[in-house]
Amino acid sequence: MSEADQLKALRVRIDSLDEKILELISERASCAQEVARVKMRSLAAGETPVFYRPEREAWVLKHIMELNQGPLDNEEMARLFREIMSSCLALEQPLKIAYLGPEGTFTQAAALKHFGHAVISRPMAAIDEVFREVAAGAVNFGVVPVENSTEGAVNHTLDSFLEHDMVICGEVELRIHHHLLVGDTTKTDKISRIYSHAQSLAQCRKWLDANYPNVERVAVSSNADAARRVKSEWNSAAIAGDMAAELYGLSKLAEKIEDRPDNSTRFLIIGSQEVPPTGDDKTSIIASMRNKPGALHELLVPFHSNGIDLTRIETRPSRSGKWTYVFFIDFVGHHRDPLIRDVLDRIQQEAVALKVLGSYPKAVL
Ligand SMILES: O=C(O)C(=O)C[C@]1(C(=O)O)C=C[C@@H](O)C=C1
Repeated sequence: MSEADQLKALRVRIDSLDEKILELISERASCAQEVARVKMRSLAAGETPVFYRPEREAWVLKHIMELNQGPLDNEEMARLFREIMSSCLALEQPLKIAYLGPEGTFTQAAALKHFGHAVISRPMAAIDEVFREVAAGAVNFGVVPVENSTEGAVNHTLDSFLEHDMVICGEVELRIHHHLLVGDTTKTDKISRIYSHAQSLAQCRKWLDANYPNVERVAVSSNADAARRVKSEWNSAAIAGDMAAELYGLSKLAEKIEDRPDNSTRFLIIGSQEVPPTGDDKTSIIASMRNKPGALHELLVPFHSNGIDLTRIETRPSRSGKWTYVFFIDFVGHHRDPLIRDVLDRIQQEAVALKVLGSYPKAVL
């Protein structure tokens, strides 16, 4: 068979497969609509329906990854199903998501990775504004960065949890690749200023020291803001990611310039919805202890004696007294698990205050 004939035959097969996929996706979408009707019908008086079910979504994605036999890899396949589910949910209820903006930030990329593209996403100017927008009920969920593998905690986010009553409903992890971006009019041999967010400048410190040691580094409110500035300045460059490069039509003078190749940021999904256990969950708590020797030890012992895996511990000034601290702790398990309930009860007896911020499925994608 000639190459043209082979291609023709393969494309006929692809067309027929696409028709089947179309039919199946439409059938799935109709099922989701029916799910919405069932949820509406079974409401008690005064109850609002819960359309978004993170625990179910985590299960669906994991199930797909378990079944997948290639040639597409698990992540790619789950990403496709992520988008199908996002569109199905939008038929039930289009979710409104606030994120740390402006458009083109890594937080927006994290929001889309977690919820898919069929959501209404609203950029906010500051982390605290994301919290306030969620608290006011103007959006269903918010997305905020909480820690970076190179630079550590995002303190604005931790401090916002002390001020707002918020439930953590999920987490997303994003590999962060930074590029040195320039515009069409940039004179690349005359760059005298590099804009980026302070965290991104820090994540590329060694690369900048080696390649642009004498160029001024200017910290701005976000990488997207950095990219926007560069558009109109012939002597400056920005450090930002792919989304910002695309949004502002910038090109990459150097790619993947982060000092650590595994540079990742973890984001949290905040809202008001409690998420039931999936069997593979994490819990986040804030505990404040009496200001006495051994307080941290007392806080950690119940975890150790019950073999509970701590994934993170962070300390912040408590704001209620000088030299008093609160501990942000993440661990494996759900606060409804009997073992975890036991640990929390023991901590409660020793702590001045204990707040469970939420239990949520471990990031799948
Ligand atoms: O199972 C549900 O509760 C659904 O609403 C269906 C569905 C899906 O498309 O699979 C859609 C949205 C939810 O977040 C979870 C799953």
